[in-house]
Amino acid sequence: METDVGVSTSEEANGSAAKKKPTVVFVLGGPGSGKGTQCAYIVEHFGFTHFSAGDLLRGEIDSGSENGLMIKSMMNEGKIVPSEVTVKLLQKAMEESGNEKFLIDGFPRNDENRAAFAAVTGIEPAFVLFFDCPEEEMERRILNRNQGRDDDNIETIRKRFKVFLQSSLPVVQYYESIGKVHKIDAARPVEEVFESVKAVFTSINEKVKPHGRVQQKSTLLKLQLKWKMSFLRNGVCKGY
Ligand SMILES: Nc1ncnc2c1ncn2[C@@H]1O[C@H](COP(=O)(O)OP(=O)(O)OP(=O)(O)O)[C@@H](O)[C@H]1O
Ligand SMILES: O=c1ccn([C@@H]2O[C@H](COP(=O)(O)O)[C@@H](O)[C@H]2O)c(=O)[nH]1
Ligand SMILES: [Mg+2]
Repeated sequence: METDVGVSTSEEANGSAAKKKPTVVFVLGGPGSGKGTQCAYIVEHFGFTHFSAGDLLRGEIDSGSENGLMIKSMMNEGKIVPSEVTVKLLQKAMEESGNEKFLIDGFPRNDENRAAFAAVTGIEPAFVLFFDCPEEEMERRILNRNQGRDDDNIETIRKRFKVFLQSSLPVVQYYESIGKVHKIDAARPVEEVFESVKAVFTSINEKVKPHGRVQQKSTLLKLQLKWKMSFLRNGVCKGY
């Protein structure tokens, strides 16, 4: 398993022990573009924990929580559940996971989601994976999915596509404007799509690992210690 992608490591101002902020990758794309499928492969190869915002919301419905009915009716209409609810679920899931690297799939879905996540968690994504797929292909995939999802019917699917174009694509465009998007052609077979995904994660690992700040810093500290030791040894020997 290849791991790492420790891109959001930050150090405290006084230069003491490095304090790690979680690394978050947002995985975006239209309904049925293959986000969940590819996330499962990324988890296997790169040690991330995967949270699908939609799955967390479905979990809320199943748990009989007080928000369950509201979430259910919004999902059946393909609407976006209030940020407060989704961000809280994501934050709790991340805190309880014990990991520091997360794939957040199907979120943020609108600009308000994006701003709320940043404000509440203080986390900006390391980057965004965007699965680009034509609508006809996404529709075909969802209609063949057979996972018993209430919203996988043609009427709700069309509503989800509309919301995706109106509210979610602008989020992708925002991240594109600040250079954070890796766009993947998702209309190919699963294995081919994953080859492209793998290349993104591998190239980020390579950028961070061999010459990353943390490694440079520890090398520098080791050198300083070596110089000090040698100075002390020489100083003592020469009677300074
Ligand atoms: N590259 C692919 N080629 C063909 N079928 C695929 C591909 N990727 C995923 N699928 C299939 O398409 C369906 C939708 O995939 P998946 O659930 O991963 O999409 P999603 O983006 O998570 O959808 P949603 O937004 O609705 O949760 C699944 O049945 C999956 O097996
Ligand atoms: O951040 C989110 C994620 C999802 N929803 C609602 O859930 C459904 C299904 O989402 P999937 O990603 O396809 O599992 C979506 O249509 C929304 O109604 C949400 O509101 N906010
Ligand atoms: Mg999914």
